[in-house]
Amino acid sequence: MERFYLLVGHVSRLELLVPLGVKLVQLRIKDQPLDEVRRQIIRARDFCAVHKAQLVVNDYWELALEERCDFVHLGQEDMDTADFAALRRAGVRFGLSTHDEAELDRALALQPEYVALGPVYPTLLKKMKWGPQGLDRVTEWKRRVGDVPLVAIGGLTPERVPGVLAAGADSVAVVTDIQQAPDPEAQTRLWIETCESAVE
Ligand SMILES: Cc1ncc(COP(=O)(O)OP(=O)(O)O)c(N)n1
Ligand SMILES: Cc1nc(C(=O)O)sc1CCOP(=O)(O)O
Ligand SMILES: [Mg+2]
Repeated sequence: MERFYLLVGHVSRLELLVPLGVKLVQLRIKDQPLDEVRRQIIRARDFCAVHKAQLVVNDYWELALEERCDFVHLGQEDMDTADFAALRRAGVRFGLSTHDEAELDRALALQPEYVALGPVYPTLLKKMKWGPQGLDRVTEWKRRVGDVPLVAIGGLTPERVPGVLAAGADSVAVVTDIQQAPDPEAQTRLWIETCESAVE
């Protein structure tokens, strides 16, 4: 699995950053009308195809199916309504969020493409009912998931990446550190270099 996993909130951000060498990118749109979400998904799908990047559609699994996208990310609440049989029939792969043991059991039973654990560090992005999981928890999760790729998310920065990978994560996901950076392009390059040079 790709080590660097970028999450963006708008397709224009994806179009700015993917050409820098991002190979795994999630379109995580919140609070937009459905037709606007669909427009952005189509744009992101076509752009990622040209740049040979893997697009992951967050939350909107029905739109992903309708627009022939091949990868979605679902949280535990998203999983309540998702039609996994339909996703499987269409060959749409899915990654799943987990925060505790019960959620991990539920996720693994669905044979996801990856399992995400978060928040590893405190996150500014959204209010969460879980405190920071910490690096020992990353190691424990990797032991539990075995060969299923583990994505670490929450409060990550380039400085924290080597420790998170050493703890057992296969991939590191980021929103704020790049979204809020004074120079998002330079910060994306730094993430790419850091992920390429980090030793597991
Ligand atoms: C890689 C990755 N991990 C976790 C999440 C969070 O998903 P979810 O809990 O459904 O929360 P929202 O992102 O939908 O607010 C994610 N999107 N990606
Ligand atoms: C969207 C999201 N999901 C999380 C989880 O734990 O499931 S943590 C998180 C926020 C990640 O963003 P940042 O890099 O800004 O902290
Ligand atoms: Mg979600």
